[in-house]
Amino acid sequence: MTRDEILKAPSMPAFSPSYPHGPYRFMRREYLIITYETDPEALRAALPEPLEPAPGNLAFYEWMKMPDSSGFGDYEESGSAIVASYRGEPCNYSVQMYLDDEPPITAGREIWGFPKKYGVPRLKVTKDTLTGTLHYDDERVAMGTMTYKHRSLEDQLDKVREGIGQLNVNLKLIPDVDGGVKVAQLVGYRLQDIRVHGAWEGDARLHLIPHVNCRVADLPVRRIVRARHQIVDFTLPYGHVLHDYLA
Ligand SMILES: CC(=O)CC(=O)O
Repeated sequence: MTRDEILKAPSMPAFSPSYPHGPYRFMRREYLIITYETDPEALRAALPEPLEPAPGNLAFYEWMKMPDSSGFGDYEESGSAIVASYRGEPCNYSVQMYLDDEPPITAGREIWGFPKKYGVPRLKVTKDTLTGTLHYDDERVAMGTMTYKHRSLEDQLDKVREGIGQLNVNLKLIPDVDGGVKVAQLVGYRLQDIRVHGAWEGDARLHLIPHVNCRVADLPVRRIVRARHQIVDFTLPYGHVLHDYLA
């Protein structure tokens, strides 16, 4: 393998890459997002400086089903995030994500610093209930349920699209070969070319179970604020560094 060939490889193993070059297009990505009030101390402990919590101590727990994702295929994902701000700009900070497909785990961590680990999430419609579950090491650690298409947001799709396009932030941490810290950054990205196929609100319940290696319950549910079901297409572009902890 020549130097040129090595530098053109999109990912490791260079001989059989885990994921291709981007950008990455997601078609008909389906979400269940449950926004809730959590403990202020727990929220502060999970949120890296200089991000600030938004008023109301809001976190959200979400499930995503991705049937058609360029480069990554067909997979599902689940995890929690915090409603925050970066230098006064509203953003969502991703705390932890669990999914069942190696290339988006690896690409997500290596490129944008998504906090991804292997888990088994499922999002499905069972009779009249939109149902999300997450299993980690064979144990169920999360269950979210939402009424199915009770209130359509058909007349507010522009607002839904605007929300999906807002700033998202990850904490990217990559060790060096000597075990030190090579990369410690807040990475920002915004989804592009968003098309909303449908969005709905409804009632929801969220049950999170404590697990030491899958800490979804460490942002406890105090009060459910709202629930959203949506189906969207978008492009995930590369990110940019908002804050470098080593600078
Ligand atoms: C590849 C990615 O990181 C995107 C996702 O899985 O949400």
